[in-house]
Amino acid sequence: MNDVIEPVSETLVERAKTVLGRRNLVFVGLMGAGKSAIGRMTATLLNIPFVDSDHEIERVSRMTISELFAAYGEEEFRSLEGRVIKRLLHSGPRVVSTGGGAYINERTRRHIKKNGLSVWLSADLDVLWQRVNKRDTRPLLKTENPKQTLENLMNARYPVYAEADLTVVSRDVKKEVMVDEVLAAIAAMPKK
Ligand SMILES: Nc1ncnc2c1ncn2[C@@H]1O[C@H](COP(=O)(O)OP(=O)(O)OP(=O)(O)O)[C@@H](O)[C@H]1O
Ligand SMILES: O=C(O)C1=C[C@@H](O)[C@@H](O)[C@H](O)C1
Ligand SMILES: [Mg+2]
Repeated sequence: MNDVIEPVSETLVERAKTVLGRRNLVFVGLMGAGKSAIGRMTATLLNIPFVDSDHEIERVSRMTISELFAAYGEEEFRSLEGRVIKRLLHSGPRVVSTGGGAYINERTRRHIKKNGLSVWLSADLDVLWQRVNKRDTRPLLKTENPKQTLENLMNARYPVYAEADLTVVSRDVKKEVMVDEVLAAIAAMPKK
């Protein structure tokens, strides 16, 4: 037998870094899932540059996401989002937290599949709702019944997010616990 024995000194972070190699780590999931918060903390631990695609879009366009939706509509926004994410992935490795709809767009999803290891932060409706109803910065939720809209988005999008390489269930535990679970999920993958 030629078993490979892991050195016991290898920490979770080191193991996750080894598995990730030079790949980008890409967080996907619905609004409020924690992509920005958990992505940033994970990047710090992995010592990899972090970028949030919504922030990057706002930086390059000098407009807010709401302004972009209002001025150009969702389709144009998706096209800009796709171009920004493609550029970020090609200039990595980075940890990229994507906007909630990015992975749903077929072209953007293709770029992510080709250039990154993706983690879907899945969450149930109540967790998401508790988090997103505090702010009104999300244009897609400016409807008569935003909770119902969020549920409709869940139903439409969850089968697509499920194509991500890894799924971690986001819930109301300490953010550190979530980061630990993300690292453990990466560390448990076969090295590429
Ligand atoms: N595990 C957690 N426990 C408690 N609060 C959390 C947790 N993860 C994230 N949050 C909080 O939930 C809110 C939404 O999180 P975040 O902005 O990271 O979501 P997002 O997935 O990036 O959403 P969007 O797609 O709208 O950008 C933030 O206020 C964040 O601090
Ligand atoms: O879920 C979505 O489609 C969106 C999520 C946000 O991150 C922003 O990218 C924008 O509000 C659209
Ligand atoms: Mg975010």
